Amino acid sequence: MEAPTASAVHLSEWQETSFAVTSGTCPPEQKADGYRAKVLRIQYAWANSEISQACAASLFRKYAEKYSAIIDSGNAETGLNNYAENILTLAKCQQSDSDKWQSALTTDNVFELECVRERMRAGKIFQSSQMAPADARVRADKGVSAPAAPALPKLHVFGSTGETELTAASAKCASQGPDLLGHPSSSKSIQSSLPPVTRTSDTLPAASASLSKQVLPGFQATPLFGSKEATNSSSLKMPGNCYDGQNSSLFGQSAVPAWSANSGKRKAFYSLADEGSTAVPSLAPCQASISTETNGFSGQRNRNEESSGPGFKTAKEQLWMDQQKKSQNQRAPVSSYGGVKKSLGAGRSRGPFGKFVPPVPKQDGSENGGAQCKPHVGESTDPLLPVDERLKNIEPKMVELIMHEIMDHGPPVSWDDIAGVEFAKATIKEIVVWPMLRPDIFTGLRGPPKGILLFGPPGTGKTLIGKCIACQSGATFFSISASSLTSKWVGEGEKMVRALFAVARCQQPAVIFIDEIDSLLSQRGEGEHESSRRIKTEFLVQLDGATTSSEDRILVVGATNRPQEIDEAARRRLVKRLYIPLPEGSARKQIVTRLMAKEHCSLNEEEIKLIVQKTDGFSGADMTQLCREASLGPIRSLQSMDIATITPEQVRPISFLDFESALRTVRPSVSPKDLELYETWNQTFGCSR
Ligand SMILES: Nc1ncnc2c1ncn2[C@@H]1O[C@H](COP(=O)(O)OP(=O)(O)OP(=O)(O)O)[C@@H](O)[C@H]1O
Ligand SMILES: [Mg+2]
Repeated sequence: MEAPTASAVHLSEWQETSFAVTSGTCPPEQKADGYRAKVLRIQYAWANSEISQACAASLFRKYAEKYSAIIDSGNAETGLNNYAENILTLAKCQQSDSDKWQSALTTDNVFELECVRERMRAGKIFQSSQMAPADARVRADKGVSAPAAPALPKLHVFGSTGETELTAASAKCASQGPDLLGHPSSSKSIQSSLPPVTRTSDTLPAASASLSKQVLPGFQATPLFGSKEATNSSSLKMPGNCYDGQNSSLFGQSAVPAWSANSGKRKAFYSLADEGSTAVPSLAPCQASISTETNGFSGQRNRNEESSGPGFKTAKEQLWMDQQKKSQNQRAPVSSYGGVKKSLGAGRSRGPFGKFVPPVPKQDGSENGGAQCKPHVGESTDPLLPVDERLKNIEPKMVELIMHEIMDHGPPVSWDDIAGVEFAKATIKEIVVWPMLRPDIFTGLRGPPKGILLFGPPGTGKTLIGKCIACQSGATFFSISASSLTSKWVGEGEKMVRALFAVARCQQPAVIFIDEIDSLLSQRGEGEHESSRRIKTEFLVQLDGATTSSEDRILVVGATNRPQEIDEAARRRLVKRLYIPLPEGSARKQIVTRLMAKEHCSLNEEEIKLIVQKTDGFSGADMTQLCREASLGPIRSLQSMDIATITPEQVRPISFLDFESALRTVRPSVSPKDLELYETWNQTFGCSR
């Protein structure tokens, strides 16, 4: 039996594809596949001179439009574009790499270039029978463009990165292509945001490469691929003359011999996707662009699966693959930690001092004769860190992050700033400050505990105590909010914990303060998320190491207002569990006195006493809020007219009346029932006398 000819095979394939795309039962991906196959067929036929240029262009447009309609459609039943958001997000990441690139081409300078003029003159001579463009423009930001004109001469542009050749008709594509496609927005956005088609020179057929060299000297050397330029260039040459039917191909008729031109067409067909946006005939860039748009047809596929793609990769599959790749690369410092700064320090803190402020120089001494604040180690130790043996398995970026974001740089807090809680303060001084100061005395059995838990109702000063320890202990202080570890660092949390302890070991003596420790060390349960379980396990391991090692001078201080939720294993390791209760009368008085001392206030001793009486059950944070509210009283009593003109001295002092009215709006935030829970837990597990 006689073997069927190539064209017979293609004809039957064409019929099959036609059946697929016209049948009502085909899923959209199969239809897209079918249209794409048709586009390839057209190119093949054109490359083999089986159909005319005009015919190819017209057919191409028809099927490219249908193809785009499926790819771009957001309808889940008929289209594939329900992933646009993700794709665009991915693409943005890709694009950022090329942000640094700046084109040397500007409207002003490019036509001044002698080489440009020379080429334009050459173009005019070369196509003397045709009209030269009156107004060709070069845009630095969008590549090169020119107004639409029939059969315009070639324009060679020499940028700083090399020589680029394009036809004016191609330039027309840049400005008109999306319109011609009939899908301007989607086509344009996807095209500009998707990662450009990559190409390696060894994948190019030799003839094609040489042909490209002939026609486009220097073009191959331009760093177009993998950068914004490539995308721009791709858009620049994309649809253009494949639609107008008047091919003014880059492969000018006289510039390339006949055999070469034909082979050029074929090469363009075979390597169109790989060629991307470079020297390919008119249809090829269109295809390259489609490859780019769909992101589901890699250049490799185009070469290997010219006969439509039985293994059509849906956008979702492609996205999934990309994400897998990305997650593999996630450990790369730049993507993981280099770009966006993530703050881990006490992110959920409440109250006016809830957030650590950016680095400020700390006090040299302390009011209570406590330890001198250790000078901040950021600058001094940064260069030393990478050489430390203990950090050799830790990613440098993580170390840097810990040094700069977790290590405390907050304003100084003294023991006097914390009202009441005398027992807790005394205990902390005993187990934190003194041993840090005199490690030679606190040895053996006197060795300090390595884990402390501060627990109590919200707003009682636990975080404040943490900050005070930071300043007074003289230790390197790391402050981290557990919730940020579990929420922000999903997947990286346990590495972060490991890095944190490793850095702390290098920075001894060190205090690691973990606010909201309950969210990190809550009871392990069935429905627990895998990542938080891993963080917890890692944390317990590290805590064990830090708390059992006699050499390490690392103290872990946890703070929580939900002590009952803490895992028993963690509880055991946090040996000193200190109850931070609601402030007593004397403490409330201290808070009011300290805060009012800074204000213009007319309160006398009696009135303060009354305020203290009326605020039974208020937490420290509630007291602060009450004072804030009262301090607004004098302003509220002003007429709105006065506020624009009155001087600060003319504002009347804060009076007892202001407190009385503030007490009508500020209520205690801790209920007696909650208090009972804390009391019970304290009696069971607490260390208070
Ligand atoms: N004992 C206190 N002395 C002085 N001010 C206090 C005291 N307790 C609380 N405050 C005030 O309340 C604010 C909030 O306190 P802090 O953040 O330390 O509470 P917390 O116990 O950590 O609360 P939470 O359990 O909700 O995290 C402090 O910034 C401070 O202004
Ligand atoms: Mg707190």
